[in-house]
Amino acid sequence: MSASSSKTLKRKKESQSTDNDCQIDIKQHVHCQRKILGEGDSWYEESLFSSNESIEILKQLDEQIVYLPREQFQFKIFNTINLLPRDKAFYGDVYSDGSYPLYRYESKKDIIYPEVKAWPPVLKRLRDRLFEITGQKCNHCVVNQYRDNNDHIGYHFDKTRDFVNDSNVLVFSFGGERILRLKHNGSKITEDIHLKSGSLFDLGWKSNSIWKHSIIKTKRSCERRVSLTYRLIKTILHKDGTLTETDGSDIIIETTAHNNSNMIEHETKKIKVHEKSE
Ligand SMILES: O=C(O)CCC(=O)C(=O)O
Ligand SMILES: [Fe+2]
Repeated sequence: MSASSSKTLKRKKESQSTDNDCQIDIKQHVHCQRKILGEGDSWYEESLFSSNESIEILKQLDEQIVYLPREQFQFKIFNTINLLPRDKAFYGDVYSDGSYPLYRYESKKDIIYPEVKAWPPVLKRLRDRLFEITGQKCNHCVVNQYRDNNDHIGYHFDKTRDFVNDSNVLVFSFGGERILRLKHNGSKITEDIHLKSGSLFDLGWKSNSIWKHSIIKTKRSCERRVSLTYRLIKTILHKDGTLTETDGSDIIIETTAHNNSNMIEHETKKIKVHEKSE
């Protein structure tokens, strides 16, 4: 081998090893973007979507989401009737026989929960995107709209009786920034997460059993925020009122080869996902 060709080979090897280092760096970078929270099974990723994408998603949400009247969720405190301090809507997998996943978010019995409506396109696309990001299939989404700084959700654990065991709660945020506060139920230590538009918060099963969470009221005025809380619900409510259980294996996810920027319009390919562990 001539000196010059051996030099070429050496350069190639150097450039290859740089590429590999670079890949490792990218991976570490991706990992670093996630802030680990709670019991270590929860995390926050700030910019899953660019600001332009987030504006477009918010626009689509405004066109496609129908919120239920706040009067529908009245509750009494010391004989005063209060309205829910946020707007709410429920969407998910509605089967051809009209059955749908039922999430009983209250501990009280004998509550009639609002009907779950079939996915509007923007929520379905984000649900499929979540599967690509986290590997969790979700069949249910609660949309919460916080119109201003007074709108909020008090401290609570998400009720898990209808969750597929060990599944996580996945929350996208769009619009104005709000603080999600985690509070350890024993020590009362708190962790604040400044939820940016286009971010994702993943609440793990263990964290949800030990840390309460709240979108706190704030004195400072802020822009309207819309959050999308996706869950994997095992309880299916049938038209005749009976309940059955799913392990999530019948959920159909549409995946697509894409990057973030073509999230709004893309080709889709239908696949059937059989087992959660796959
Ligand atoms: O809006 C949020 O980020 C949280 C909503 C929430 O905690 C819930 O719906 O249970
Ligand atoms: Fe919650």
